[in-house]
Amino acid sequence: MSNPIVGILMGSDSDFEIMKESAKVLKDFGVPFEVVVTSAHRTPERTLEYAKSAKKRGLKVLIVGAGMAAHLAGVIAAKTTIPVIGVPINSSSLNGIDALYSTLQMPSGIPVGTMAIGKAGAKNAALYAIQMLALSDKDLSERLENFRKDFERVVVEREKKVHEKLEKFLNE
Ligand SMILES: Nc1c(C(=O)O)ncn1[C@@H]1O[C@H](COP(=O)(O)O)[C@@H](O)[C@H]1O
Repeated sequence: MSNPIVGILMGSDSDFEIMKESAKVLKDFGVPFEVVVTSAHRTPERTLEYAKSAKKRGLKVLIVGAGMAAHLAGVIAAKTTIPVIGVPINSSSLNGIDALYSTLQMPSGIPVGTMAIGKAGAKNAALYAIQMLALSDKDLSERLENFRKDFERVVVEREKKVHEKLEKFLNE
């Protein structure tokens, strides 16, 4: 793969099952990415080093997933001006509400664009990154338009299925 322009970060390898969804979307769109496991709590120096060097290394957007007291996205955002997209992970007994609040509730000045909890959030994080990158990439922008058209077709198909099921149910 050519030089990564998106970084997918996770606080622990236990976040992989969620964060792999971001990787899948980026791969499908042909966007080069790298995957890093690092923790603001457990490996603070490594985390800061990554954030400080990300821009110089050519990265354009960072997707950061973490669960529990999810400080990773905020700490990364504190050390770079690259947009940071946060994905709260449902890895705790609070089902991700803890991670949602700690990712979302950033003090003013250092934003983290926060997605939904879990897999839907990880997928949307990649799509959101792609939307940002597509502003200055015509090919990517076209792929995004096609994706939206395909998505519309999927929804229309789903509606058809609902109509069939309803018909069956009403005639039982
Ligand atoms: N929230 C953070 C940070 C951080 O914010 O720096 N580092 C790890 N974690 C999270 O702890 C959870 C449990 O991790 P373990 O499964 O390794 O115990 C994971 O969801 C991880 O993202």
